[in-house]
Parts: sequence; structure tokens; C-alpha cells
Amino acid sequence: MPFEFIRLEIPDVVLIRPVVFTDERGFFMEIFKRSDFEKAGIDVDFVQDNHSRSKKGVLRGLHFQLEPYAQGKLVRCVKGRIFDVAVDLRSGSPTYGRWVGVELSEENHLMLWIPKGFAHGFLTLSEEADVLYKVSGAEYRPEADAGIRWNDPDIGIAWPLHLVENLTISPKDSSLPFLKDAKINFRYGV
Ligand SMILES: Cc1cn([C@H]2C[C@H](O)[C@@H](COP(=O)(O)OP(=O)(O)O[C@H]3O[C@H](C)C(=O)[C@H](O)[C@H]3O)O2)c(=O)[nH]c1=O
Repeated sequence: MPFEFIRLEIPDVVLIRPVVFTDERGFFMEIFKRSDFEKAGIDVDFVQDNHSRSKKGVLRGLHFQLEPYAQGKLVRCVKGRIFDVAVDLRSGSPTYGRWVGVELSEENHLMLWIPKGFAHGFLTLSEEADVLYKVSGAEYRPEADAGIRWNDPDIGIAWPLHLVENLTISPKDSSLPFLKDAKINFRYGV
């Protein structure tokens, strides 16, 4: 099996370690294989691939698309280093409002599977970071684009801010609502 699937404190968010085949030329690894993911309980088809590049200190998030255009994301950092975060927004979930964070990097090759019903965001820790992520569920729908504030005290994400000199956050992200004020329509178990 070319993947190791590691369950985190929020079981539906899965850290995935691909097998890296290294030789004198460099390396090869599989990023996604439907049958292996399905065996691990991640039954998903992807509809869109995204690529963003960020400078050190850029924080993007916390974003999601509202139902019926919710998205799952398979996130990896192919250049540099990010602290990647998922927040459980599914009403009725035993881990509602809780977050998990992992370092994804060019070096560790780790990927994070974030299912529908979660907000996603990351902090850029290296001078530059390229983040590629596959999206399941719905394609981009600006009218369904939504988010919650990165520093919501009720969520309490421990962003490693000590690792960056300055924060860069878009005006849009800076004005996202706190969770208690946000209109969210995700339901656990659906
Ligand atoms: C997400 C998206 C954006 N765009 C356009 C809309 C804007 O003109 C431009 C930048 O969009 P935005 O500022 O929303 O980009 P990010 O801040 O990186 O947003 C993403 O950041 C967090 C971390 C996510 O998980 C989401 O995938 C996504 O919300 O790209 C598109 O054309 N298609 C898309 O799928």
C-alpha cells in the first residue's frame, strides 16, 4: 500500500504519508489512488485541482464553501513549509469547533485530507510555499464561498506565529465572522 493513513484527534481529518521511491535520479510517489483511499475509508472523486503560492507569514483562511457546494480537500505543500489547519464546522459533531493542525512541507511529503464540513487555512512558514490541493464535491462557486476568522478565540488555534516575523492576511480574511456569528449549514453524519 503506497500510503500510510494516520487518524488525528478529529478522526475524519486524515494525515497521509505517501511512500516515496527515491533513487539516484530523485524520487517518485503516488499522490492519490482511488482504491487505496477507498480502503482507508476516504471514498472520493476529485473535481478540481488548485495551486497557491504564498510568501512567509501569509495566512490564508479559514475558508469553506457552503452546502450544497461543500468541498473536501487533499492538501500538500510541494515547495517550502506551511502549518495547515482544519476546523470541524459540522453541527452535531462531537468535535464541533475543534481544530487540528499539522506541518506540511516539501521535505516531509505529508498530505492532509480535509472532508466536507470543515474550514481550511494555513500559515506560510518558509520564504515561499507552493500549496497544491485536490478538491472533491463541488467546483469553485464564489456565491458559496465563506469563512470564519483565523483567530477566533472560541476555536483557539495555536498558530506558530513565533515562526514568522509578520502576518499577511487579505482584507477579506481579516473581516471574516467569528464562528458564533457565522451562518454555516454543515451537518454531521450527512
Ligand atoms: C478558491 C478559488 C479562488 N479563485 C479565485 C478567486 C480570487 O479572484 C482568487 C483568489 O481567491 P482567494 O483569495 O479566495 O484565494 P485563497 O485565499 O487562497 O482561498 C483558498 O484558501 C483556502 C486555504 C482554501 O482552502 C480554499 O481553497 C480557498 O478559499 O482566485 C478561483 O478562481 N477558484 C477557486 O477555486
